[in-house]
Amino acid sequence: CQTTTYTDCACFIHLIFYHHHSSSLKTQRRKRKMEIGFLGLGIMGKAMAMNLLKHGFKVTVWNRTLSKCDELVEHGASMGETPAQVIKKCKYTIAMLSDPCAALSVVFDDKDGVLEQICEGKGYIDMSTVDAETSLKINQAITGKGGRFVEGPVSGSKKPAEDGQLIILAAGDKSLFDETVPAFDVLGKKSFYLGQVGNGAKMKLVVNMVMGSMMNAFSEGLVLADKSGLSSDTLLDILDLGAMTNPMFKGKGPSMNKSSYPPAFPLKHQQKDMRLALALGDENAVSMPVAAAANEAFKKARSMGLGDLDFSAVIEAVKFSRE
Ligand SMILES: NC(=O)C1=CN([C@@H]2O[C@H](COP(=O)(O)OP(=O)(O)OC[C@H]3O[C@@H](n4cnc5c(N)ncnc54)[C@H](OP(=O)(O)O)[C@@H]3O)[C@@H](O)[C@H]2O)C=CC1
Ligand SMILES: O=CC(=O)O
Repeated sequence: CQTTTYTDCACFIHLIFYHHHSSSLKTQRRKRKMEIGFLGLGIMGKAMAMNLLKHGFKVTVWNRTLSKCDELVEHGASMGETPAQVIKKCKYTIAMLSDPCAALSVVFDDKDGVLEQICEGKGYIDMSTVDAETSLKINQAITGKGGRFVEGPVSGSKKPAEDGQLIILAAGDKSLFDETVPAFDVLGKKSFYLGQVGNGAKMKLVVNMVMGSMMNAFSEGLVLADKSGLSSDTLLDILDLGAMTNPMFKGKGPSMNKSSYPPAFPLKHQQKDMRLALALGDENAVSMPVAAAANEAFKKARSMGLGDLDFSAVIEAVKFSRE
């Protein structure tokens, strides 16, 4: 600005502002036009579909228990009566379902399943946590009918889903991935493209295997401190100041010390992930004794009826085994 006039500067600033404003208007328009189907409105799906709506996407939802669609409809979503209806209406459909069995049945069900309407020009994005084999089966069926497929499991829980701060671990059709980026940008803080179908599923299982093992070590530490006459709240302060500090210990520790486990990530899903990660370990001859022990603790917690609570309730299995 030192060598130019005030008018030059004002013009330049105006141009920058105009360019920025018009390109963000274009992005807004692209989002508004993008009609996204959403199958599965559990803890994660509800938060994710709500975020898409808030950011101007047109969203058509379906859930096995249809009444769970009501809240989304109140916020502007349309509703499909079946997965097939949603696929028929939308060019892109995201699924967020509990496990491999649910992911497969929504696609392959003889009547009203995804396959009934998937065809050339349509994209299916499954963000559920499943194993690579399940994802490959779905990919084969979708592409066999001319559609495109991306798997996109996410790391991050209920709160990151509400805040659009998930980490997306995508793999599969690159052109579909690129087209889905505006939606991924709303759902997450970072999207990884990991190559061929199966890599997203495997990466997610590795991440959750580490998380489940950490949660068990943490639970044992809290119980050990308490039973040794130490304050488990002080233990949290000490852990938080050192090299092991992390959002999971910080976020879950205080409620674990109060034996409170409101479900953000249901324990039954964490046990499913440990089971699938151990199977991946079997396939690759990777010895994982720590993960195997953690899986046993999650199984024990499930047998105690804790499957629908948060996965931090595994501490109850540690307490129980001492008694
Ligand atoms: N919660 C979390 O913190 C995270 C979860 N995940 C993964 O995301 C996925 C969803 O998790 P979350 O939302 O917590 O799970 P929920 O248990 O809250 O929701 C599960 C969803 O799957 C549906 N479902 C279950 N079985 C079937 C079936 N046979 N046919 C059709 N629909 C079915 C449920 O429908 P209905 O309402 O009718 O029961 C519901 O919409 C899981 O794979 C989980 O591992 C990944 C990252 C974080
Ligand atoms: O899959 C669970 C998560 O918190 O990530």
